[in-house]
Amino acid sequence: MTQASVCFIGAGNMSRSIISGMVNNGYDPKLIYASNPSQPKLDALQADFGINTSNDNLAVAKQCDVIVFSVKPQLMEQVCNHLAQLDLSNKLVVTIAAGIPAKRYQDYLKQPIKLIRTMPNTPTQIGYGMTGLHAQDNISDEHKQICELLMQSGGKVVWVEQEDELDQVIALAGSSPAYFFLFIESMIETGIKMGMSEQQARELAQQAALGAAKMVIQNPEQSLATLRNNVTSKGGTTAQAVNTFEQGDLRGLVDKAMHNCVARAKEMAQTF
Ligand SMILES: NC(=O)C1=CN([C@@H]2O[C@H](COP(=O)(O)OP(=O)(O)OC[C@H]3O[C@@H](n4cnc5c(N)ncnc54)[C@H](OP(=O)(O)O)[C@@H]3O)[C@@H](O)[C@H]2O)C=CC1
Ligand SMILES: O=C(O)[C@@H]1CCC=N1
Repeated sequence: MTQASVCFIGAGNMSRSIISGMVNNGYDPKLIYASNPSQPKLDALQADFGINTSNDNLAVAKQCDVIVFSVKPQLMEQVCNHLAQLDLSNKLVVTIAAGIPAKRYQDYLKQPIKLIRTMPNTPTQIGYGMTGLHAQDNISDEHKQICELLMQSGGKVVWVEQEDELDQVIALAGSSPAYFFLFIESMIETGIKMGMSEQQARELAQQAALGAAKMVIQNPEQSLATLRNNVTSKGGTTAQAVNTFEQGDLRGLVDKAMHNCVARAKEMAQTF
């Protein structure tokens, strides 16, 4: 499939993650543009990936087939309003912002648009991303394929039928790298308190996390409970640790955290 020209409006963490995935996967950097008000992130993107950069959202959006909105949700209205003067009828609009519903973009851009909402995550940067996608009814298969190509460069993609399922994607994949980072961070802190060097504690915890994630992926026929039980010798050390988590209601806490994550996405949908 021919590669489309793509501009990223906002050159922060997530744009960098997606651009990195695209370029590492063979996307022509000459077809990628990023626009940002401040210069350092643009310079780094240009140096690292050889893409085009600009401080002018309007100029890059005018030039490209695909516009990816990648600013914080609270800035979306202002950024879209500025681009409303462009004729977007032949362009695909993609957004990665949490919360903001598809219909709001049409209001902000003041014209009918072809929009795909996506919810990626930062591991996209290293090819292990997970992105949820939702297309409005007016999106062609070609546009779906174009968007899929962008997001697949950084990992896996899943299409959801209903737009509000993207909120669940946020709780399970968009935000969840932070949950795992917090867990590993806590383990490292305790490892240090127990007398390990930070480097040693990190190496032990990160390798255990990687091994555990790979075991989950490579054993789809085994339940998580089985994998857990295989580590947990009766009367042994793991049982003590796992019981501590269960008594502290880790599951309840995870449930509460994920529901709060979804609730915030819904609140953002009302706010921005
Ligand atoms: N981080 C994540 O894990 C994920 C984030 N998202 C979504 O991605 C979006 C971006 O998040 P993230 O990358 O983390 O945020 P960042 O703050 O890292 O990036 C946002 C970028 O937008 C730039 N910006 C500010 N004003 C403008 C403007 N007027 N025109 C163009 N660019 C502008 C900022 O520039 P400057 O710093 O110079 O002000 C910054 O570089 C959000 O909507 C978020 O919901 C989705 C999935 C995962
Ligand atoms: O925290 C946020 O709002 C964004 C969306 C998912 C990950 N980061």
